[in-house]
Amino acid sequence: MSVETTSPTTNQQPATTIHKKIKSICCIGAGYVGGPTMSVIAQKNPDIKVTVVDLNEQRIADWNDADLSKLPIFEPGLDAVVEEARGRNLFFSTDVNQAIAEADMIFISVNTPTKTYGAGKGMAADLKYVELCARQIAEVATSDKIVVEKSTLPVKTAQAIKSILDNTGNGVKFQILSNPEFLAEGTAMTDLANPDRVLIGGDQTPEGKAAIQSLVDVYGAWVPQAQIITTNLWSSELSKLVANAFLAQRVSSINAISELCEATQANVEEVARAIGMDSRIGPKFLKASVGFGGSCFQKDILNLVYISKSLGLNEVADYWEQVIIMNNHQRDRFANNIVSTLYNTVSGKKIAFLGWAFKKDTNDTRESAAIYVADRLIDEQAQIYVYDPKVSAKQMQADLNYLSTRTETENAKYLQTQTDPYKAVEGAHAIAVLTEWDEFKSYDWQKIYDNMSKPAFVFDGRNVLNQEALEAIGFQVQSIGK
Ligand SMILES: NC(=O)C1=CN([C@@H]2O[C@H](COP(=O)(O)OP(=O)(O)OC[C@H]3O[C@@H](n4cnc5c(N)ncnc54)[C@H](O)[C@@H]3O)[C@@H](O)[C@H]2O)C=CC1
Ligand SMILES: O=C(O)[C@H]1O[C@H](OP(=O)(O)OP(=O)(O)OC[C@H]2O[C@@H](n3ccc(=O)[nH]c3=O)[C@H](O)[C@@H]2O)[C@H](O)[C@@H](O)[C@@H]1O
Repeated sequence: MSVETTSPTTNQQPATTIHKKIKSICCIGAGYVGGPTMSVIAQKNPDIKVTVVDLNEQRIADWNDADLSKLPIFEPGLDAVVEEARGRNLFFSTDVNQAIAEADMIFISVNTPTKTYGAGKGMAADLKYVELCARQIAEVATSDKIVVEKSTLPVKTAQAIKSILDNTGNGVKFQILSNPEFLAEGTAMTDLANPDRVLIGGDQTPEGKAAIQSLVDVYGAWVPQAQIITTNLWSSELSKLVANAFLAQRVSSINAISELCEATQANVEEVARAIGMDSRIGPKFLKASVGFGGSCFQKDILNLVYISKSLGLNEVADYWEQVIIMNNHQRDRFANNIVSTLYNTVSGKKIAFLGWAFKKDTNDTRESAAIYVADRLIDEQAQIYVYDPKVSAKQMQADLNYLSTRTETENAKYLQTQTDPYKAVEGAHAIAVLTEWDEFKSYDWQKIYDNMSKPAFVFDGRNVLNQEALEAIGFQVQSIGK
């Protein structure tokens, strides 16, 4: 492994820092983060060999599929980057041990879901997959490694990883870095190409700073130095949870105001515009909706709440927990409004869902509001017909079954999937928009109206449709916060 001396960066690394030039990277976890992130690192660093590994054989086979439309993740622009780098310096493999052995830098990008058992059940992050990675690295490594936490982790996790790695007794030296990922799904490729910032935390020792600098160089291939922030490990780990908590808090804040708007004839879009033009508040992330979904907002806030409670910081915990409470309320409120508007019964009625993904331009459905709204309406014996341009029928059933509210057979009876949106809405008593897919705006709404039961209701959970135009056709439209 070569050792080079580089000049200082804007991150105030001492000029004498001696750090490794990275030649081989391994990323454990070929999911929504590992796949796109490593594809971009490989694209921008053709001289670094990047191997993404996963235990899931099907996932790896899909990443290697010659047909790029079969990649396991749908992200606009991902196929082009994979096509450019795959086979050149980007590889997908199930041989975790070999990739670990070869690499001088190892990213851990495995899932960190909310615990479903034991202490912290329903709140704390389940770190078993991360720990397994650390143990595997400890077992396999025969040369010094920089281990990078890419997964979102509770503050202080690096201490546990360090303890596992430092107790192997085989003399291999490890440096642990925290490099949380801030990409959002649906825009992952542009977020990765032009990140607001890259955050790297590490030990503030000479060895720690050298490891930080090695990773700064990897990102430095395309990210301006001023946007690469370096901190200590704990600030970096905590910043990731805090960033998600602040973002989710904005959505819950505007959603709380949407209910107030509905009660007062104010319009939440006008309010969002009015407050967003205050440069201290800013215009982004103020879109009222049926509630936030996605794999991370809820999980990361629950984790923050759990950490705060564990430290005896009950007021801090309660403050952040309210963001989740508000989000659950927004979803329930949307479903309950459908029931009450449809004359207090949806039993046997056909409700068409436009959208199932948790946001547009992704096939990810984790924690999507659609799942919870469907579950609530099925409790009332509604027949749900879903159209989503990117989500499979199998995935929708799996999402509903995951809630364990009723048997799989019963769920299948109440939830149907349609691959043609016009079929999904045919004969429906109501349409509910659950995802803001652009194509919904350009449908032939007159044709849809003509084929629905009357009165024809539309519940726009994303405020994407032209309410006035729909009302002119004859629809009875309810939007969020209007
Ligand atoms: N999805 C997102 O947009 C973002 C996620 N994150 C964080 O990144 C982490 C990963 O998230 P996703 O990529 O969405 O998860 P994911 O579930 O899509 O991917 C994780 C992958 O890790 C694999 N895996 C688990 N244990 C393994 C092991 N021991 N060896 C090899 N492979 C293993 C799984 O098979 C799975 O394919 C989480 O901590 C998440 O909070 C951070 C920013 C954005
Ligand atoms: O850690 C993570 O997983 C990621 O979580 C979010 O990204 P993501 O969940 O992919 O998507 P967002 O754009 O943040 O949307 C989250 C949810 O909030 C909803 N939302 C967002 C913005 C808004 O104004 N209103 C609103 O309802 C979206 O529809 C979606 O359901 C963060 O934006 C990323 O920075 C972070 O890396």
